[in-house]
Amino acid sequence: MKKYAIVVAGGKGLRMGGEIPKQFIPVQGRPVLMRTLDAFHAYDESVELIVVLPVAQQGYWNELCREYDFRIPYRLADGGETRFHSVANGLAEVPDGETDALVAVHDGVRPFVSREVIAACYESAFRKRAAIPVAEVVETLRCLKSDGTEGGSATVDRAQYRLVQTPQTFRADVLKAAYRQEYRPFFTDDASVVEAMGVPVSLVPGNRENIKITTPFDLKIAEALLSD
Ligand SMILES: Nc1ccn([C@@H]2O[C@H](COP(=O)(O)OP(=O)(O)OP(=O)(O)O)[C@@H](O)[C@H]2O)c(=O)n1
Ligand SMILES: C[C@](O)(CO)[C@H](O)COP(=O)(O)O
Repeated sequence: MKKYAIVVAGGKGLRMGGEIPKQFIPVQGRPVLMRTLDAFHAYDESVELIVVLPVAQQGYWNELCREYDFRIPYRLADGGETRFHSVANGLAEVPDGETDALVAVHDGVRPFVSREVIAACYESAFRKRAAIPVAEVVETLRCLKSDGTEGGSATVDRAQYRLVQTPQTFRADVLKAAYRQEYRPFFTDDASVVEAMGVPVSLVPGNRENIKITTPFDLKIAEALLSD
């Protein structure tokens, strides 16, 4: 069965700020996006990789690939206005009619996804059509109230919640059908797009290190994770 991975790196990185787009920032000497692609290649060299980057950044990425002698094969697609549009552009590179193919969608800024989590997502998507990795909430969780609750907030049962990671993985036909829907602002991940079509999503345990590098603080964590 054919496996694809769409690695989206088409965002603006506003919360990170800085001169270099966050996906290109070197962590322990290697750009974040290369580390993310390394993770999928290390899991299975036969996974067909599709990298989504803003048109304006593709020249710089090509230069980086030359500089780092990056040889993992991939196809390039153009970034879109939102993550939804970037995924849709990447998905256009997956041929129609490969009914048994699986497609993982992974954030280019999550380089620490484990081999086991990638494998579990493909396996669960094969059996159940749609699978996403999640992590348990490790702190007390409070919900802000606008209904007159005294103090304006209340502790909620953290066991009822999960933090959502990627790779979010689907049967290709399911994901393609989902991404034919009109964009809606609550489509912040692929699971929400697929669920809007009525397909349930199964949860698999993620790995704690699989952080989304979003702010400068996350970069410090990333450096620490790679140092002995
Ligand atoms: N138009 C977009 C927006 C986001 N992404 C990708 O989706 C992933 C998750 O998004 P996030 O890390 O939140 O990135 P940004 O949208 O770039 O960050 P910010 O909201 O701080 O601008 C990232 O790999 C990002 O590059 C994308 O491919 N295309
Ligand atoms: C897809 C995602 O990484 C799951 O956590 C996330 O929804 C995208 O990031 P954002 O912070 O919602 O933009």
